[in-house]
Amino acid sequence: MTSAEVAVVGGGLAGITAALALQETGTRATIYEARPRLGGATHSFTRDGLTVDNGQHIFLKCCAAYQGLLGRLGAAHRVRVQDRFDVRVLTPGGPGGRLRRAKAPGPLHLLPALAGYRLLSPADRLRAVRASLALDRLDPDDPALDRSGMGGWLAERGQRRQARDALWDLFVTASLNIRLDDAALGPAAMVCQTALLGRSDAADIGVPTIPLGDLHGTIAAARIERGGGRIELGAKVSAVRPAEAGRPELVVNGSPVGADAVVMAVPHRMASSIVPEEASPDRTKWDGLGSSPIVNVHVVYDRPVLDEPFVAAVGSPVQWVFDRTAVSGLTGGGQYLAVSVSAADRWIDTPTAELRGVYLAALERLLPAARPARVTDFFVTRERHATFRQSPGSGALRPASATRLPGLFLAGAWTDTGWPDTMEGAVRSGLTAARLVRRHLNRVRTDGVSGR
Ligand SMILES: Cc1cc2nc3c(=O)[nH]c(=O)nc-3n(C[C@H](O)[C@H](O)[C@H](O)COP(=O)(O)OP(=O)(O)OC[C@H]3O[C@@H](n4cnc5c(N)ncnc54)[C@H](O)[C@@H]3O)c2cc1C
Repeated sequence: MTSAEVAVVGGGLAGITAALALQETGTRATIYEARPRLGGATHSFTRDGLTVDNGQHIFLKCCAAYQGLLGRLGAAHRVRVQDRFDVRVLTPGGPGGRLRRAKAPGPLHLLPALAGYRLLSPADRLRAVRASLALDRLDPDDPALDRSGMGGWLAERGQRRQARDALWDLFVTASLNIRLDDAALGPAAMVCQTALLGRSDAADIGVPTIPLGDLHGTIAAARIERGGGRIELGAKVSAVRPAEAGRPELVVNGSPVGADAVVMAVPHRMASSIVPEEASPDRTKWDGLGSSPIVNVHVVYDRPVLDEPFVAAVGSPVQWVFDRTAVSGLTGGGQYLAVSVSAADRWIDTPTAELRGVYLAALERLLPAARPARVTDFFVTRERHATFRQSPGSGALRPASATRLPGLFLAGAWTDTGWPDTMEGAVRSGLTAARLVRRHLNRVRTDGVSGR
């Protein structure tokens, strides 16, 4: 280890990644996390013997940086990845459809999936192929795409309501946490190009097989501490400012703490008030990124009602349903389902009793086996600030990692990672910040300067 001390503020996936990447190259890092645990937006709690995640998290096989983090944590075997993209799509009272990729090189792998997708008419399937080809020609980094909407772009390319709802919205809402009609074209195009039109296995879905609190909390903490890193929990940082000799200084629980470099890996809402104006003159604009909520509706049945690990739904308030029975530790023959509802503005303030009425009825319409089943538990988790709002214009508000204050770097899924606000984006941001910190420390060491 070098004698340099790096402070990482925020113990979500971005902060965890930055700390691990630094210590792997011999730089000591201390994580200052306001909450009593690591994991940030991914965490778990217990309720009547069940271990519950705050919200179902999935990743795609193309999320290489996130899977790299799992490897670093020695936890790559704690997730299950489909051997090929395969999603059953339910509709209320109807036969539904299935999207299953072929084992052909991309993007040909999608043709049989679309050809057999019964929720679209043959004409809509053909139009969807044409729109996919047009989408593949876009440059997601073009600033004009950040200013345009995905829904309008698809409508202009002949994508009718049914195709937008039953095909495009299914993926865009889940990956960007914003309805298709409100989503910026740039990140939506990036996700579709990478996941659906890229390598044939890119969209294969991965799901943790242990609670998030273990995967990103206790396992990550043990790994960081084993590597010589320090973790300060309950450590709230209220300011960062330049101090002597160009070293940044933090205020942690009211007391000053010096560091050779700082990675600020807190959500944009906090970063805008902690980062000083001289570091990021644009910082007040970050608040314009806003928030988009996710609601998870948790239902425990007295018997199995779903025979797949997860399904999607269209034409229903249900979007995706996951079987949480094994992960939660439920025993006794019942089944625990989590309904994950992205872009949940409509539901975030709805009372639990009302959600119970809406979602139990919706599940019964989708899952015939749920009709005679008894509900033994029902509860709701709400994440009002699950991600920033990935609407037109949001890309221009995302800052790069480097700031104007030497030694202060930004990280977090909301920064300019080229990815949506996801676990993959968070991990990428942590890797970038760690790389810039190392470069900064090398410069200080060799030149004695405190430049960025
Ligand atoms: C319900 C839900 C479902 C989601 N589903 C998916 C999914 O399926 N797939 C996917 O890829 N992504 C999903 N996401 C998004 C994903 O969780 C986030 O993009 C990612 O975890 C963000 O990581 P982060 O490290 O950037 O930020 P955070 O996880 O927000 O970490 C920031 C940390 O900073 C700490 N902090 C804040 N202020 C201070 C302070 N003043 N001092 C010290 N510490 C502070 C916070 O306590 C927090 O621990 C979901 C999010 C939610 C909420």
